[in-house]
Amino acid sequence: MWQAEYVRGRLAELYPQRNIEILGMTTRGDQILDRPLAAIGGKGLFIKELEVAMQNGQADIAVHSMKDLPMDMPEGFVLGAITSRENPCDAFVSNRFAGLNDLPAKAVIGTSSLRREASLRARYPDLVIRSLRGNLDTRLRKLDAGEYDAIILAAAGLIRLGLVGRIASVLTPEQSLPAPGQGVLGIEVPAQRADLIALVAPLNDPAAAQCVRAERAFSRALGGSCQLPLAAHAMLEGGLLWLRGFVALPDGRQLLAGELRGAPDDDEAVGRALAQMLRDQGAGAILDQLAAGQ
Ligand SMILES: NCc1[nH]cc(CCC(=O)O)c1CC(=O)O
Repeated sequence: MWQAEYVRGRLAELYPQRNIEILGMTTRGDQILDRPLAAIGGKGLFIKELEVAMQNGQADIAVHSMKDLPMDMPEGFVLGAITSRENPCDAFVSNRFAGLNDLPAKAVIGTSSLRREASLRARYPDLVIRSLRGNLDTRLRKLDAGEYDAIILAAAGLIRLGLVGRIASVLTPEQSLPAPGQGVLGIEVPAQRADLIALVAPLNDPAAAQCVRAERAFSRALGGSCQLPLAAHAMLEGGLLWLRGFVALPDGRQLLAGELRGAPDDDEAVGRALAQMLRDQGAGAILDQLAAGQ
């Protein structure tokens, strides 16, 4: 709802004469909270219901976290705009500890993200990882109830909801490499609606869009989905696009990471090239093991 309200506000500034309404919806991804996303599976867990609303004419556009969008947009819909990026990093949230490096062995960490789990297990093998789902309030309540010593959340969600005070420390990309698209919103529009595509175009942030395209191309080239422990994070630095990524097994015993710099205009090619680099280093064996385990 924050994300929809933010986009509504930006559009209202651009088009003060228009009446822009929010149609609040929940999706399967919001409703099924007792299982990890990877176990519910399926593409478009957070977007299908919104696309049906657009097809039925109940809604004109849909606002998503780019992180929740499947790597290939469904037939008939396009991303009209990719917004500027909020802090893309993961946040360490704890009432007792300042950061990952301060945790004692056997400390209990809450996360249901395969990416966070793999990266924690690879770098901090003494921690205990327990499942944690639900919206932000639910997750924070479970932390406060003492079920976990610390939890890992996207910094962006906490910042947007005015909960920045709950962040004990922002994790560096070395400690927890973010998910493709983390911290960025995508505006989905029916492909036929040239009028709406033109309307939302000013909300596109070209630099953020290049970074997210590189991250998503990397993920797409490795068959990325919420079942695959995969991270990708790009930034523009010194006129170049710098992309870092990894694929891993959830137990963290294999984690293959790499990085590549390229021209920002070659965003998707940089993403594909980094994926190929990891394949050359044996990522295929990780992907095969994951496929065999399902
Ligand atoms: N999968 C849930 C999800 N999708 C986007 C965000 C955070 C906001 C963002 O990344 O833009 C979150 C919550 C989290 O990971 O803590």
